[in-house]
Amino acid sequence: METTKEGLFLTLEGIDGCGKSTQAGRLASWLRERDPRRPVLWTREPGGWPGGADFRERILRGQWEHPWSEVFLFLADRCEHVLREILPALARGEQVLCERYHDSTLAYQSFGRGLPLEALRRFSRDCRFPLPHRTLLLDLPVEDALRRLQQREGAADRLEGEGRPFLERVRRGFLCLAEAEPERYAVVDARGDEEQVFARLCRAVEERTLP
Ligand SMILES: Nc1ncnc2c1ncn2[C@@H]1O[C@H](COP(=O)(O)OP(=O)(O)OP(=O)(O)O)[C@@H](O)[C@H]1O
Ligand SMILES: Cc1cn([C@H]2C[C@H](O)[C@@H](COP(=O)(O)O)O2)c(=O)[nH]c1=O
Repeated sequence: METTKEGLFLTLEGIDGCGKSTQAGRLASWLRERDPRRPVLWTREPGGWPGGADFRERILRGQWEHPWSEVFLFLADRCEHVLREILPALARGEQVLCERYHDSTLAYQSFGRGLPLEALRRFSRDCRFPLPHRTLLLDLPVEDALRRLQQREGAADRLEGEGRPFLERVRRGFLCLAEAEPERYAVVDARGDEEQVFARLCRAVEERTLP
């Protein structure tokens, strides 16, 4: 994967229930105010492209028995998302804030499901997915995340229903990826109230010189 020379590409990662969606809207507004000349594309995976909402439902609610089926669906979703949304926005010099991306595939499908990390990395290289400039990892103990998910309205999707040991592996996976790439990753403590977490996220963006 290569870093794009245009625009600013930020991703927000973490286990289910860590607070990504809650923080993403606030972060998008903050990015807009910080640099009003550069519009912000706030998007997410899976499904952040025209027609992607149905595809998202198929991925998250379908019954996929072969472990690679899930990978190929997430990758197909990313191919469309990158080509139709992310690359054009970056080429226009915009700021892209994406909830979940390549690192979710590594954390969930490799550390969570046990598929080989190198094969997943190779797909991303071969698909020429751009590398984020900064990946903000909202790190939360699984117990806290499960408590937050229980309080949230709406039925759990297939991956949210995987249970505690799965989410523990995914959390460890994210932390392991972050340790291997400290120049790209910022690990942000997601405990505490929304304001506290938001302040930490802003600091994590500001502590680096970004394009
Ligand atoms: N700092 C916080 N303290 C307490 N509750 C929070 C906090 N941040 C978010 N929540 C609540 O926790 C629940 C999960 O938050 P949110 O949907 O933002 O997480 P998420 O990471 O986007 O989850 P998912 O990946 O499953 O979509 C929501 O009900 C939200 O209101
Ligand atoms: C991109 C991507 C996502 N997932 C999983 C992670 C979550 O359980 C769901 C997405 O739901 P959210 O409410 O948007 O967090 O999909 C995955 O397993 N692999 C991926 O590449």
